[in-house]
Amino acid sequence: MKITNICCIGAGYVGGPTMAVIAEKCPHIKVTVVDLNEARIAAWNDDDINNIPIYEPGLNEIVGKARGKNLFFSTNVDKAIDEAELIFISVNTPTKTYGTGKGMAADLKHIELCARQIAKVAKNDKIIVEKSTLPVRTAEALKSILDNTGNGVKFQILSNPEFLAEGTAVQDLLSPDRVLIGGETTPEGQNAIEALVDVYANWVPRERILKTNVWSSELSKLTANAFLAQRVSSINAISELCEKTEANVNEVAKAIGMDSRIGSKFLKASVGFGGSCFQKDILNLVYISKAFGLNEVADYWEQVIIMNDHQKRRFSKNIVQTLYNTVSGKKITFLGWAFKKDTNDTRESAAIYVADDLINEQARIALFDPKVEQKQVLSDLNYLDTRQPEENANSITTFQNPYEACADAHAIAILTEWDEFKTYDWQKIYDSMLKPAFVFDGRNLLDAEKMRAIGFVYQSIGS
Ligand SMILES: NC(=O)C1=CN([C@@H]2O[C@H](COP(=O)(O)OP(=O)(O)OC[C@H]3O[C@@H](n4cnc5c(N)ncnc54)[C@H](O)[C@@H]3O)[C@@H](O)[C@H]2O)C=CC1
Ligand SMILES: O=C(O)[C@H]1O[C@H](OP(=O)(O)OP(=O)(O)OC[C@H]2O[C@@H](n3ccc(=O)[nH]c3=O)[C@H](O)[C@@H]2O)[C@H](O)[C@@H](O)[C@@H]1O
Repeated sequence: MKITNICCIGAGYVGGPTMAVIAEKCPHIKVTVVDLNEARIAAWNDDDINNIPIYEPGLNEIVGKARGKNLFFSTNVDKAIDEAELIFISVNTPTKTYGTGKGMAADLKHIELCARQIAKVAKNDKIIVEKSTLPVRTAEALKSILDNTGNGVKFQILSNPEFLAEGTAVQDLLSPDRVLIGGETTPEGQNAIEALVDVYANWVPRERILKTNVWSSELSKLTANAFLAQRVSSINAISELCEKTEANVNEVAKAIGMDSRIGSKFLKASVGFGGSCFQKDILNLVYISKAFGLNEVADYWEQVIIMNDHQKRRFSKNIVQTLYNTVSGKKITFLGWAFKKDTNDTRESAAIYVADDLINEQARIALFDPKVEQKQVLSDLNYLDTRQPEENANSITTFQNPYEACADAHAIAILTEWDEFKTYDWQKIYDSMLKPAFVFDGRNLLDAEKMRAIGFVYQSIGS
């Protein structure tokens, strides 16, 4: 089967960039990305390509090239479903906030709604692709919904998890380490897999396209994120030990990373990992393990989250302790709010939790992030529901200029590793601050020696 028409439900951080790259690399395929969120679709269609809703290096060029030719963004979900031979489901699957599994399990309500919508609209056979990250065996539930419509339409369900990282999404999509496709072992399942392989093979070498059964594919996605997050928690655990022993975590990371069995990537100690997925996917893994009675397995993975929470909390605690045990009324400047550099995504960013702790201690927070605005910052804080929204609004102020944000501050906390922070005139910043001028570098971004030579009391993670 040759695919000529693709629909993607969900125009978010995954759906948008993924479909833009498919459209660019497959000019013979019409790709329509649909979403219920009208404002988001309007932003994807904005005449000014710089206003698309997601900031990713290189994304606006790719969208700009394909949009209106074979890449379309629309709120007409039914029409796009009806026309497509292959439908990606790329909707959000957050941690449940209610009922059984609250705070642990993945909330699959959006997934189920998509399945029901497809079942209602489809008039001919279709391939349904799980692009969202899902608990292992979700395809079973999807199949049950889709196969019980009684309209004779046949569906094949594939799992094709996405491994892109934000900030490098375009590069990751153009040159993925691997593309994973899981499907049924029946001839129909294998045909569906081959149809999707043929789409990716337009730019991904075939030897990097991995075919498995559905369950392996679903579970591999959760496992990959768990392993990645575990490395960060592991090095962060060691960072605390370094601080007690005069070892330096950067040196330790380098020393162990040169062992080819360990490898050098993902060993950067930090204020804690953030992002919409690591925590959610590990909690999901823990929940599934517990559901199967595998308590030791669950406890093992839960420790990754416990360590990460500890790392965020001890960062804020250290700021308070170092500032003579009180930050009440003190101006503390945050550089960075996004959960990592080169993205405007702030979901689960460590900065949110550090700010929450410091506001509890009555600090006044000034913030500069090159891509995040006050509205988003307040929405992140209000989501925690720690205090009244007005109190959050009175406690944190976003600046457009980093130097203004830092002037008269007691301390600066670096929460995101934006490259531009390294290029600032730190002498000028030092001169404008109250003394002693403290810098808490949650990303080990700056040169400790240079900072101390200027006069800063400079503290980083793990040294
Ligand atoms: N953000 C990331 O870097 C990665 C995310 N993932 C996974 O991909 C999935 C999507 O993540 P994001 O793109 O970050 O989420 P997102 O929240 O940015 O986008 C999801 C979109 O789906 C839309 N939506 C929800 N229900 C809908 C429905 N019934 N009909 C039409 N549209 C609907 C929402 O309005 C939203 O715009 C999640 O399962 C996530 O775990 C996987 C790899 C990377
Ligand atoms: O499923 C997902 O959503 C994605 O989750 C992560 O991607 P992402 O969260 O976008 O970004 P990462 O580069 O993994 O960083 C996650 C967090 O860990 C932190 N981190 C990362 C690496 C490191 O060495 N140290 C460290 O503190 C980052 O600052 C960030 O807060 C995975 O890397 C992707 O493969 C996956 O597709």
